[in-house]
This record gives sequence, structure tokens and C-alpha cells, in this order.
Amino acid sequence: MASKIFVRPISIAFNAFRNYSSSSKLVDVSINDKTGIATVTMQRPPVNSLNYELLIELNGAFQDLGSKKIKGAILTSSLKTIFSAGLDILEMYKPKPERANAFWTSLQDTWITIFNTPYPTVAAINGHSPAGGCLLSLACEYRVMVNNYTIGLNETKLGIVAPFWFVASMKNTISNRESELALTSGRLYKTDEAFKVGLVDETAENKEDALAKAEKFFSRFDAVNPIARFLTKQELRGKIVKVGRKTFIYKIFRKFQICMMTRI
Ligand SMILES: CCCCC/C=C\C/C=C\CCC/C=C/C(=O)SCCNC(=O)CCNC(=O)[C@H](O)C(C)(C)COP(=O)(O)OP(=O)(O)OC[C@H]1O[C@@H](n2cnc3c(N)ncnc32)[C@H](O)[C@@H]1OP(=O)(O)O
Repeated sequence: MASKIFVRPISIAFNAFRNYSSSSKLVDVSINDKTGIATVTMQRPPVNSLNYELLIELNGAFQDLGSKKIKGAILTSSLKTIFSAGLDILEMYKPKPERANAFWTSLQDTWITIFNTPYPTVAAINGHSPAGGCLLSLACEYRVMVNNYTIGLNETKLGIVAPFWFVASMKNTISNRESELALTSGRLYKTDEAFKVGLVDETAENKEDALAKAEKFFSRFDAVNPIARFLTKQELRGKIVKVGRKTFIYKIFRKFQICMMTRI
């Protein structure tokens, strides 16, 4: 029996941008009462492109789950062939500086929230997952991907530069060497190729199979103290978040990106 969580309204989460708030539900969250596993489903057709509103809802959903006693959370998509097309290109096309700033902040906050959850996370990647879509999956602890789709950080192919926390997320998952080859060439891996290099941990026949494999991942922690688990996760991931968020370089980089976005 699954119970629904009401995702925090956007207007409460970010009052400064009330104009951009939306009452539509872009993220569905359900918790299976029997297993204690939460499923967070992105549902922004046609391609789950990450705009400000979707990011705010996603961030709110993962934050709210932190206060529930869940065994783990699965991130997936309601769409048949797309996990997420990455950042919404419309957000990057001549935005107002305030919107660009809010958008960029929401992207990074969402990444930090998912990257740092106290509970285990799995991305059940049931469709294509380029660029920002790949980033979302990299923020999770484990990735199960349905066959015959593509995933990767393809920014250079689009003529843009992946921010260093995108790169750090990739390097947290696959080797430095493979990251360099992948990022400089903007490579999109097919599911089986992604599995070979460790970008995804398991492949699946279809979404149901991916969800079942994702659920199985959580049982690894049945005999593990959750606090010890979380502190260990922080030990491993904390430095990446610190570098991503606090540094002077980050502030400069963000200004540069906002400048780029407001000029194209
Ligand atoms: C790209 C230039 C931006 C410049 C930015 C400048 C500064 C910013 C600095 C740094 C940012 C770096 C980090 C960037 C991260 C990103 O995530 S960038 C986005 C990268 N995304 C992609 O490259 C995906 C592009 N899309 C696809 O490959 C395909 O659409 C697909 C996801 C595989 C789905 O294919 P298919 O099922 O065949 O569907 P369609 O191609 O027909 O698409 C359906 C409609 O969806 C629209 N759409 C697709 N992707 C996006 C998107 N990312 N944002 C907004 N809209 C998208 C597509 O236009 C179709 O719309 P219409 O039906 O034609 O109206």
C-alpha cells in the first residue's frame, strides 16, 4: 500500500520568485508502507527537462524524505523513453539575471540535496539521460539503467562546458581517465557501454526490472547502522560538495555561466 507525500509548494520554497511558481505537480512521491521504499518520479512531459520549478519540487521532495523513516529512495521518470533531457534549454536562453541566478542555485541545491541524503538512493534510469539528466543520476548512490538508451555528460558536443561539480560527480563514479575521455568528447554511452565503464551499476530489461533491482540494492544495508552509514557517506562525498558550493572559484564560475546564459 503506497501513501502519497504532498510536495512542498514552490511558492513556499522560494518566495522571492513567487511569479515563477506553479501549482502543477511535476514530481510524484510515494512511499511503500510495507518496504519503506520511496519512489520519486519526475513527470514533466515531454522530456523532463529540468526547469526551475521541477528542480524546486525535486529538491523539496528529497529534503522532505529526510524527515521520514524510509529505507531508501528511487529516482525515476514517468515518461516512456526519457529519464531526463537535462537542463531546460529555455531556462538558458536569454533569461533575466534573477531567474538565471535562481535557476542555477536551484540546480546546485538539488544536486547537493540528492548527493548528500542520509538515506540510500538509486536512480532507476528508464530512458535517455543526457547532461543534467546524467548529473541527477550521478548524485544517487547507485544506478540501474534500462537497455538501449543513452547517458553521459555531452556538454562539449553542445559547445558548453560542464561545471566542475558535474565533472566531480562523474569522477566520483568512474575513473579519472574515463571521465576525461568521456567529457572532452561529450560522449553519450549506450546502456551496455555505460555498464562496462561503471557509469551504471546494473542494466535492466524494462522499468519494472529496474525498479526491482533498485529495491534490492537497499537490502545491502539491512544489517548496517544507518548513522554509521550516513557518516561514512559524508566522509566520502563531503569534500566534493564543499568544493562545489563554497569556493571562490564556484562564485566566479557561476557569474560566468549567468553571463553566458544572458548573452546567447
Ligand atoms: C544548449 C545550449 C545552452 C547554452 C547554455 C549556456 C550556458 C550554461 C552553462 C553551462 C551549463 C552546463 C550544463 C548543461 C547541462 C545540460 O543539461 S544542457 C541540456 C542538454 N540536453 C540535451 O542535450 C538533450 C537534448 N535533447 C535530446 O537529445 C532529445 O530531445 C531526447 C531527450 C533524447 C529526446 O528525444 P525524442 O524522444 O526524439 O524527443 P524530441 O527530440 O523530439 O524532443 C521532444 C521535445 O522536447 C524538447 N526538448 C528536448 N530536450 C530539451 C531540453 N533539454 N530542454 C527543453 N526542451 C527540450 C524538444 O525541443 C521537443 O520539443 P518540441 O516537441 O519540438 O516542441
